Amino acid sequence: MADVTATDSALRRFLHGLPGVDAVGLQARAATLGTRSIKTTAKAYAIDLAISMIDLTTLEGADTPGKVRALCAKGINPDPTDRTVPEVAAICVYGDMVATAKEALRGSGIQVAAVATAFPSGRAALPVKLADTRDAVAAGADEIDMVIDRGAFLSGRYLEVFEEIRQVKEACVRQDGSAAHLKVIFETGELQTYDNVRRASWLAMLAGADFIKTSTGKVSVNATPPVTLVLLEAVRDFRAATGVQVGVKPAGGIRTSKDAIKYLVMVNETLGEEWLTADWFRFGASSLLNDLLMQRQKLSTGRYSGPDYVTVD
Ligand SMILES: O=C[C@H](O)COP(=O)(O)O
Repeated sequence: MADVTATDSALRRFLHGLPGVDAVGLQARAATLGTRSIKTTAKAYAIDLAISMIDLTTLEGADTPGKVRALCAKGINPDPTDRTVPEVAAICVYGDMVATAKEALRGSGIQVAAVATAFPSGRAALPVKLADTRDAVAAGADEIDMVIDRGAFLSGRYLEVFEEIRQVKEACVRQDGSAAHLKVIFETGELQTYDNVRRASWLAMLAGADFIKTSTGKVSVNATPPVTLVLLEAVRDFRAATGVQVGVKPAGGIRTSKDAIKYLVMVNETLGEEWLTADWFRFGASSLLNDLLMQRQKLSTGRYSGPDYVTVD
């Protein structure tokens, strides 16, 4: 693929030359995939897979080290009565909680993800965003979840957004040369059109995103199946064009096992098994784990447990 990022106008030409999204067709496809019936063994498999793909998240101003430690314990051992439940993929926190989470997760395979770049608004000068990223990486973050500047994107200042992502990616590099994985959040609820979501996906991937992510969970419209389908199709087409595989993370408002399984069906049908692992697909969610645990219990015992079975967040 020619270097479409050489100038502002080349990048704009490329992004506006992407095929337009047929909104009606997209919504119909997402709805059809959502009606697939997944039962018994397949459901048990899907529930455990979904648990293993969760970025278990706490992003509150009132977060404390104690709350983060409790969340880490839950991520390592989601159901203390059943050691067969898998651990989650990551614990997602604000940058100042990274060291606490890192310490609490020592010995587990769980990653620490830190939101950065003036999350959730993304409104800060670039040097501040880079410092935010470097701080989280220095504290031990394995993954950085950055938000793009939606103001710049919606104004058509694509090269500025590209450059911001590229520099944040550089800031993810550790002293030993290894790098934290970069997830780029679009805040799709603010991007107005599916065409914009497709353009943002390509822009982020061209700039080096390891993952593309729908939402911060902090605005009224978060992940939806159609928007996630746009991201899934974008990573499929990007790999076909470049050979580079990028992961996808819907986030915000995903609370039920039923919804999580719908997303897994979409991944399977759009991208196939290669993306059906925590390396390439994540759920950003604060309370989904509780529902998955309840459904898991129901499948194995035939009944729901009492209200004290899951911890209430
Ligand atoms: O990235 C994750 C979101 O912030 C969590 O959103 P949620 O509380 O709606 O699950």
